[in-house]
Amino acid sequence: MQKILTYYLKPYYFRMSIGFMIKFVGSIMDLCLPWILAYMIDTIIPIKDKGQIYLWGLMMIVCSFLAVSFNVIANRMASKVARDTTEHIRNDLFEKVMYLSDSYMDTYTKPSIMSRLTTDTYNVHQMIGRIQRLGVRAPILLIGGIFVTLTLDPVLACVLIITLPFLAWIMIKVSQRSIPMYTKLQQSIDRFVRIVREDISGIRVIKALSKEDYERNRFENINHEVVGEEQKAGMLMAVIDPSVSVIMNLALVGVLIVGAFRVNSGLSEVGKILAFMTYFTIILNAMISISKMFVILSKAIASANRIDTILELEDDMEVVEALNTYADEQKYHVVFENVSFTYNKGEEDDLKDISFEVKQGETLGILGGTGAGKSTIVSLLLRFYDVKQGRILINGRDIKSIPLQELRSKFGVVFQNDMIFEDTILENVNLGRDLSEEEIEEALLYARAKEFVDQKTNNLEEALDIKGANLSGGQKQRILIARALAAHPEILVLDDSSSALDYQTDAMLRQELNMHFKKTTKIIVAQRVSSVMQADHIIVLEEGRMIGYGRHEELLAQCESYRQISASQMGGVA
Ligand SMILES: Nc1ncnc2c1ncn2[C@@H]1O[C@H](COP(=O)(O)OP(=O)(O)OP(=O)(O)O)[C@@H](O)[C@H]1O
Repeated sequence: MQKILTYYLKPYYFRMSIGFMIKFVGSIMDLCLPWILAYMIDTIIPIKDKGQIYLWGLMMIVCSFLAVSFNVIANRMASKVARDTTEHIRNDLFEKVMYLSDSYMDTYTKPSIMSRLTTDTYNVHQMIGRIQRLGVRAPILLIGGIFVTLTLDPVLACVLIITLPFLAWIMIKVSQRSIPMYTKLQQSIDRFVRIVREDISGIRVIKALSKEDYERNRFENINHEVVGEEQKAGMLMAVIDPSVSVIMNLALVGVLIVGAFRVNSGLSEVGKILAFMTYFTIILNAMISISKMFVILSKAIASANRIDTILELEDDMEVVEALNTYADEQKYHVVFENVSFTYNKGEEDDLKDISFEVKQGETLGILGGTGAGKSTIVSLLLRFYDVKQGRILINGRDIKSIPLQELRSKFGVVFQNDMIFEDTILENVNLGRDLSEEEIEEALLYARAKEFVDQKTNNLEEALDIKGANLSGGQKQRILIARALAAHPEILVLDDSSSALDYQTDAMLRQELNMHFKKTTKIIVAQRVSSVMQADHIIVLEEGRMIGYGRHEELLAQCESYRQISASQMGGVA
């Protein structure tokens, strides 16, 4: 919350001050109206001076006009500040998320980060707007109303003032309980978003496995949980409005009784009592506005704190300047030196003591069963996570000493289940890198995607559906491979990306890579021996450990597991 007040709102302090002043004048105008009415009833009308009546009537019209116009101007200024500030917060949050390490992503979870970017920023937007619109007006109407009523009739005003401590007590108590409630509600919304996301993206598999009822139950449960949390918070907040109304109406009854006695005994006048009633309504509305502000504030403080948590995260992927380059290792392009890593700190290693060296232009194949640690090697190489032990070198430089952008610009990568964006084929391959159309056409050709792109469409401007829904699995993968190849990367990583390609296309792709990407170091993660058998080095992984390292023939001779996989997949060829 503090960051939003001290950093994001700071550039708008001046604009907000002007807005507050305009709001102040508008509110004062509102406060003048009942006073003028009382003056006219008690002083002007009894003397029957028409000129004075017109003059004060005109004053009332002018005051009403100014009150409305100033309020509209101030509200517009407030909306602009709220819009601009929220835009700034969203941009910063998005940028932070883009550079967030995968360990933070794992900790905070994607659905939670999504709802911080959406619901939480919306709540903060509401708060900034509402505070400016009502934050000045309501207190001025409240304090000003009390002040004017004191000048009109101090005894009656005291009846009103007695109620204020009760009202303040209710609001403080309610907000003390409501902020943790709204934090909990947001956490339920995070889980809700996660389940909706999973169900919508996995709708086909849910249908295929007839899991609709199971998923409906899961959805109903989380929906019920969100509604329950909302209800709890709503019930608490619902206490405020009626309590304020009851207390204020009781005070009003008190004012009426005391007022009637005072008019009867000549201590007050009818006009004053009338004005008093109007001020009473103004004060009541101001109190209700303040109570509504509390509801919004409670939500927004919880949301602002969640946003702050992400914005304040320290960079856990620092670039270490002082690391040496290792001259003797410069002859290798990529080196893993006794690398160990664990996702869940303190528990068993997910990768243990991995070492290999690959020269520029060579191909490294990584083979292993499900969960063996193949993708983890890729994640470490791209520095999505930092190694626990050992080091990773590129051209003799520890990757921790290479700025992240520079490091990642060396790579062309296709991950498992990679993303096709709802955009043209051209932009899906280009991905904002200003590549020429020739480069893109060439990449499509190498990735064996050109034939189907030409068949399907006549130009690269054809739009693809979100997640490539209008493409087959193999077509998607070819577009993704074209994306990885298009910039002629220094290091190409294909993480299980040929699994949806038929054997012939897979073989042709490897041929293209050997012919046109001689200087590119290729790292091919695969479950199929045929995808890696021609590699210069093959790592065989099992439960995070290297159980084999060498060329295809060497592994056939030395590694029992490799021999078995090879035999089971390729029969006589092995
Ligand atoms: N983000 C994560 N948090 C915690 N554990 C993880 C995470 N990602 C992977 N793991 C664990 O690390 C181990 C290695 O996973 P990895 O994804 O590297 O396997 P893989 O060989 O690529 O498997 P597959 O071929 O099925 O994709 C597995 O036990 C997996 O459960």
